[in-house]
Amino acid sequence: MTTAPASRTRQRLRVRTARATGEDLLSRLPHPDHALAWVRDGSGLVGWGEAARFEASGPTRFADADRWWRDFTSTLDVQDDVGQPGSGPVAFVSMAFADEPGHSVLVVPEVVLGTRDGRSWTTTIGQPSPADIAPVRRPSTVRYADGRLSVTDYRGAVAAAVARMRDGDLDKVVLAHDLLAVADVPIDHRFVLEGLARRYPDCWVYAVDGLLGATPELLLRRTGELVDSRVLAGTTWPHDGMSDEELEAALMSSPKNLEEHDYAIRSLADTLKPFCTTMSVEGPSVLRLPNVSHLSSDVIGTLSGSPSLLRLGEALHPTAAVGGTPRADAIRLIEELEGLDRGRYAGPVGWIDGNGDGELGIALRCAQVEGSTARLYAGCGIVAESDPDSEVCEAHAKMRPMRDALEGR
Ligand SMILES: C=C(O[C@H]1C=CC=C(C(=O)O)[C@@H]1O)C(=O)O
Repeated sequence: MTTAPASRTRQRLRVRTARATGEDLLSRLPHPDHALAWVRDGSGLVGWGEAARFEASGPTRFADADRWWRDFTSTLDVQDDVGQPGSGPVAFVSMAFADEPGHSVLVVPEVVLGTRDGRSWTTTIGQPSPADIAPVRRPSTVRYADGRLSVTDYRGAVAAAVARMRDGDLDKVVLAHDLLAVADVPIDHRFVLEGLARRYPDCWVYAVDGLLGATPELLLRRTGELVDSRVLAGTTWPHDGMSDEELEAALMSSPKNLEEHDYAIRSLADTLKPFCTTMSVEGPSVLRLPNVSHLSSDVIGTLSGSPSLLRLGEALHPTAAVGGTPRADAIRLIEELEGLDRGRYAGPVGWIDGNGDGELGIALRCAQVEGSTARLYAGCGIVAESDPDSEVCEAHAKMRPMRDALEGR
């Protein structure tokens, strides 16, 4: 089902992009909530205000969003003095993981600030009023409670999935659970985003419609005819007094983790290949983050036609980094064993511009924030050799970025 776009989307809007002086993007967000962001190591986009919005759900959500964005951008009066990916009209995108339930959203801000390759710009869409920057607020306390799937039930779900895989029902499934965090004051999105950006410069820090996070995984970036992706699957985390080097050597030689990674790479590369004239895969190598290390591969391709990023995202989602193998069987098992509404966790998140270019990450290491409450999500790839206790520890390690950011650590 698709909901109607906001009434202002039918009006002819002025879009003006001009060069600007480079400044720290996240520190320019004026409001504590409704932040829009896609920033990695100081580069990217932030936005605020809402010039237009589109919501969709169901199996046609990507196609509906793509159509709406084409229609919307075709009506605009655009003057773009920068002419880079991300200048001109931009929508921040966050798609639901599942066909049902869940809603997907595209938000077109009134103001966008961008920085790329050392160049910065400002885009206005419509006629935004000037906004003063409100002081950033930090919570004094954050308390935690079980989410819809407690840690104990998560462990049970993983054990049940392992049994199914040992019976040969499927090869891999990614199971997640949630955790509720409650702060003593309404959560300031900027406080969380700044904490994530400071500690995770190798990740894409994002915010769309209250979904905040720092993902290390890029589903797909489209820049003209070039596409690239960073596929992650197979994880280790600091434990047992082992050094980072020992842990990473063990990860690179672990048949269980290499198998998990192989399913994820194959799901991405096999689906992307028909859209490309050339495609190469490099990896795996180890991506080291402060909380976990992942097996990581890069896929680079040249498109044969001009499919938009959203239509490519539709084909690729969900990869076996968040779904499983075979995909349809894994989705059914996720519904059966998780019993969790993932919302937009593990769905594509990022931005698109008026040329169909943009970046879509996978919404990992995130929380859905509403007022003083945040629902954190983390999941793990499960194969027949998985150990439920280890997967519980891994999910815990994956929640650390959001916990630390909420608590200001
Ligand atoms: C599903 C998540 O991570 C995925 C991405 C990287 C490594 C993963 C793993 O090793 O299980 C997961 O496939 C998550 O962080 O919630």
